[in-house]
Amino acid sequence: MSQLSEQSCEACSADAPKATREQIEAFRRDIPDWQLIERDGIMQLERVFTFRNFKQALAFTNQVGDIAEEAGHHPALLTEWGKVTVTWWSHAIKSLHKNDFILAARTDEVAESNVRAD
Ligand SMILES: C[C@H](O)[C@H](O)[C@H]1CNC2=NC(N)=NC(=O)C2=N1
Repeated sequence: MSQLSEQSCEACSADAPKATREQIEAFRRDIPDWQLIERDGIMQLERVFTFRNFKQALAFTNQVGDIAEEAGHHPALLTEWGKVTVTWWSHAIKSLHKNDFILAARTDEVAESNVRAD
């Protein structure tokens, strides 16, 4: 289990600190399968998870929804046949916050407990 996933999320407000370039590089070592992307000028973390069918993809989507609700921090989720794209960023700061890395690590743990196609 990665240490990052065990850390607590902070309430994310407009004045919350954006992750620095150094922090991003350090946090990413715990979540090597996530892509660092920029969309509409906003840095985001994204990973595609593959499954054997739509039902399993939907079940995973709901599990990720549960950890998001628990933490009060929410991803974009695109559920397709055999595939879920999970994208984390912090809306309040239009950037990446430590919370996004914590939730990405927890998403990996949820994925590990599922039967996946990859
Ligand atoms: C009030 C509530 O905690 C905030 O609106 C939270 C909800 N979930 C959130 N999720 C994400 N990803 N970014 C946010 O800024 C955010 N804000």
